[in-house]
Amino acid sequence: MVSLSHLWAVLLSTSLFLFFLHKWRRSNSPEPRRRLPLSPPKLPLIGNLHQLSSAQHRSLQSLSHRYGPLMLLHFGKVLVLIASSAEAAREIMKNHDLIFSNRPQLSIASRLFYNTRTKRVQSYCRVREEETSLMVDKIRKLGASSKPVNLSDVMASLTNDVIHRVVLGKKYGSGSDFKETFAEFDGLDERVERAAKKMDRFLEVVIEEHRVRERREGDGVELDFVDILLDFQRENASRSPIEDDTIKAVVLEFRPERFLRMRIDFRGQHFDLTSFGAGRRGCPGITFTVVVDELALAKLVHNFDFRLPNGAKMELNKFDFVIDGIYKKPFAICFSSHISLSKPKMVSLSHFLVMLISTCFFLFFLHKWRRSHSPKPRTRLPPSPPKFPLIGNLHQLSSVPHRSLQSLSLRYGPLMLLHFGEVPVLIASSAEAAREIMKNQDLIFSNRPQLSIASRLFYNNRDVSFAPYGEYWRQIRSICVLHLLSNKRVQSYRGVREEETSLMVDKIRRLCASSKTVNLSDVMTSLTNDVICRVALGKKYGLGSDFKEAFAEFGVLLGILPLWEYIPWLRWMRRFDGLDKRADRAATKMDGFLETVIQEHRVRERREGDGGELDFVDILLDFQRENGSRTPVEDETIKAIVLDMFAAGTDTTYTALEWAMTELIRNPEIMKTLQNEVREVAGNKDEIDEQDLEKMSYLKAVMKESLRLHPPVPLLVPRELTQDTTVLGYDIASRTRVMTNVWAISRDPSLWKYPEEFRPERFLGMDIDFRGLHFELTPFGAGRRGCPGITFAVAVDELALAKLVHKFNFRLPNGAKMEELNVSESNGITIHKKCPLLVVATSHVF
Ligand code: HEM
Repeated sequence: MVSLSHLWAVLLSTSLFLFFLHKWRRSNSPEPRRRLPLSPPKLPLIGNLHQLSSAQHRSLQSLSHRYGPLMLLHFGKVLVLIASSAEAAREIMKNHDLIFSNRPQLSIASRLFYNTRTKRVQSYCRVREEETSLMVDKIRKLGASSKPVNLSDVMASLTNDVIHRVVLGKKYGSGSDFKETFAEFDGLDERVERAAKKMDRFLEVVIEEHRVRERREGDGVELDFVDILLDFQRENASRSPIEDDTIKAVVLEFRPERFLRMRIDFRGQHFDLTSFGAGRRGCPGITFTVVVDELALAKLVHNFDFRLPNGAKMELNKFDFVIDGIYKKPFAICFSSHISLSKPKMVSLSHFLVMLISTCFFLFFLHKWRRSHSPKPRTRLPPSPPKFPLIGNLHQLSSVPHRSLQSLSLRYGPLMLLHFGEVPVLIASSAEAAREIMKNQDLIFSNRPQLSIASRLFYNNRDVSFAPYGEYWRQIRSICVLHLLSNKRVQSYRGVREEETSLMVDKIRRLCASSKTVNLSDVMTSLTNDVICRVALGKKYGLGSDFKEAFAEFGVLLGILPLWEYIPWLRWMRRFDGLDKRADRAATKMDGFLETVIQEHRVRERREGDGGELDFVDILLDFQRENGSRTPVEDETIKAIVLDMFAAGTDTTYTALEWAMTELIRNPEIMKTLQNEVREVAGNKDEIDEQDLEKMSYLKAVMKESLRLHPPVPLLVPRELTQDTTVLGYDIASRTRVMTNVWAISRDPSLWKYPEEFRPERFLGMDIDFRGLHFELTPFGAGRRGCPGITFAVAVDELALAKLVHKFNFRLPNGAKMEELNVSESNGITIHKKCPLLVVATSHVF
């Protein structure tokens, strides 16, 4: 029975969980194809506001140095895109100008500036000349009395006066209602509201005065902006009515301080200089501004000489200078000093306490947030699909992960960072990324992650495949490459291959004779198993043997990916799921078997040069005896290596053969072409031998094409990065796991024509090979950790394939059509056919 309190607890925690899931989903819900610009780390609530100094453009510039020319910031909850390069500016103000153009009232501005741009601006020529002359007189008067001139003030009142006359019809100088109210506009909320009301009353009066005098276009007098707008209002009353409020808003737009800056070429054509913006929303007042500025500047430099005060050099303070001995206050201050501080208010105790507590809270959360969000500032991570808490991206992997990863890579790019639980996993899905990992930076990508079950099965990772990168791995890998899998050694097993493939043909022939359906998958599994058994152990251990049973359990255990391997806090499950015990039992059984094999080999003691063909155990024991002092090889190492040859060699070699036969049976035309080639090369011979294979170029093309479409290990064996690095411009942290999706690469339409089709012809006359030099085709991996068993595997597969198509014709049982052949894939590290390949074979009559 569940108590009421339990029920409540469950209900409450479920609701909490659902609430947070909902919140998380909402905040992590980018559309799948979205690739957001980089964002500097943000604080809760205020977003990136804390990163803006009072000179915003400067803080944004330094952020852009770190996060690139296009950044996505959050001003509180408002999303703000910051463009800091000419390219980005062109995108916004030219290429995508239309959709970036949202702001109202442009038609009125166009009436004021564009339609009659030069004419209208020209009409204010008198105003400009009068006002600039007044400015010169003012400076001259001050110069004569040797008083310091605040040049910024002088220029501000020039533009102020020009604009007032042009917009409102007369000047409103300092001390006027208009000027004072304007000064309040950059203040804080309540002050702005008060100022807005005051300004509204002022403009109301101005509009009424203009209405009374009613001056119109064509009256022959110089119209100010209010005249023009009222005229526009009257004329367009029925078509597009504009209200008094709109007129007031437009008038307010003309704030004098906008109009005194130096500009070079800025008319919106060159995106490296767009001081006025560009495109549809570019400033319509360029001409207006430029004529005032140019005239003012011309008069200033014409009438005065400039030098710095107290003989200072220009570099010391760019902003201070003297006109006729008069000190000038910095330009920069004039343009940013509109915020006037209100009088300090008395703070009550309760206010003080609230502020203190909220500051403490703020600092506490800031500290927490900083600790959890401490990426290095320059970190540029590869794109990641949205992930769930705890499980990361595990839910996005289907039972055939290479396919789900391929479709994710189509959305997120050739280099993605996923999280399998808490483990970061880099997924490479392009030839370029594969080259970076397995060639250019192979050394630091050569470690293997330590998987606990594999470690129990392979004597604590003393095999080649799972051994961590280091001296031990180097030694045993070189033993494998030089002594077990070298070309010469593989050649020495030719007899084994020829015998075993002939036995396979006999077996199928017997089944043909009794008109039985042939399970080709079984036949091919026992072929590769028997070849590797004879080569590694000296004799076959078939169905029912201790070895076969223990090995089957190995296969199952290696295919299990326990959740606790990826989610550390689930480690407690390890005690209950029984996996460790199961792995230990299988390892002990296998160890007992291998111990017996080694002892048998020790007794017969066959050595290099004895004349007989040596198996892997012979070779390794021989090596142990000869190199005992220099490179000691323990029995456990021998067992781990031999076991590895089975684990890495049997399934993969059989899978490659199975897919090749499957594709040939699905494509009768290609099967026919191959049979013709093989039968022609074989001629009158009853049995094909390995020498014949050299003349079968189509057979080799079939093998390559099959490995392209169906790489037996589609994600290769995972690797682990040993130090921080950068791949294709992205920063990858040390200890990140790495998977290369060779399945996706060898179906990449930018590399392969008709990538989904089985077309062996594509390899005829093409150099591309699978031996790790061409990164568009690497079913065996490449570099230091690349497969050392290529020659061995290809020798078995090519001979078996040639013999099969030489001796038999195949069709599907029960008259099934080729299209009905089930080609679904199994799961696991090695991907073979889910259902066995069943065929009806008939002996070819020569
Ligand atoms: C068609 C057959 C085969 C395929 C597709 C295949 C594929 C692979 C792949 C993809 C890797 C990992 C490469 C990497 O991480 O870059 C690998 C590693 C390995 N393969 Fe194969 N393999 C095949 C046959 C064999 C055979 C027949 C043997 C031995 C008899 C063998 C022994 C190994 C070993 C020992 C490694 C580990 C290398 C290391 O980590 O240093 N493979 N193989």
